[in-house]
Amino acid sequence: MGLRLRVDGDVVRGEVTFDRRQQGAPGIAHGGAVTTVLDDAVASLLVVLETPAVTANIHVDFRAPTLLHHPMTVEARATGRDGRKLHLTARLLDERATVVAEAQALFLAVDLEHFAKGGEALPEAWSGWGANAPG
Ligand SMILES: CCCCCCCCCCCCCC(=O)SCCNC(=O)CCNC(=O)[C@H](O)C(C)(C)COP(=O)(O)OP(=O)(O)OC[C@H]1O[C@@H](n2cnc3c(N)ncnc32)[C@H](O)[C@@H]1OP(=O)(O)O
Repeated sequence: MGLRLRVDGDVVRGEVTFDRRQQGAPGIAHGGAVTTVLDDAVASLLVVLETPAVTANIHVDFRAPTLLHHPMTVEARATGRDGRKLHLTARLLDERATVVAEAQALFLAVDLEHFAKGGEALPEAWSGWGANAPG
């Protein structure tokens, strides 16, 4: 789907165009693919927040069909923090700036050790990111 995300101040913005690989109903992106984009966008806020965290839950409202082959934009921002709980939100908009889907996500800050459970080496760049972890 060629999702490209960038940090713009305290907001994450990006572009994505869904194609047949993400099709649900004919000509329309599958809701799971839309959710993946929204989850990825809010997860990218962790760079802004400098906090290792994982998705605890994500609620998505599908407002309009997300059409294949139409360039969409996504934007994500943090709305609040309560201890380990990070409240994050993202919107997917079509070329007319109509919101086609929006998400509210709860991320929970974790120690970097959480990611070691995957059994893979962690990126070197993450080593300095532990300062805001809960432990
Ligand atoms: C600096 C940056 C570093 C960069 C790192 C980049 C990482 C990139 C990674 C990219 C990732 C990309 C994104 C991905 O794909 S992340 C992949 C998908 N997500 C996961 O795999 C997470 C799996 N779940 C867990 O590991 C645990 O359940 C977690 C860690 C989430 C919580 O287990 P933990 O044992 O730690 O916490 P707790 O149970 O003591 O609960 C604590 C508090 O939280 C509240 N609560 C818990 N769950 C929920 C819920 N579902 N809804 C509402 N509330 C919930 C709970 O009531 C309690 O509240 P309170 O009673 O205190 O009020």
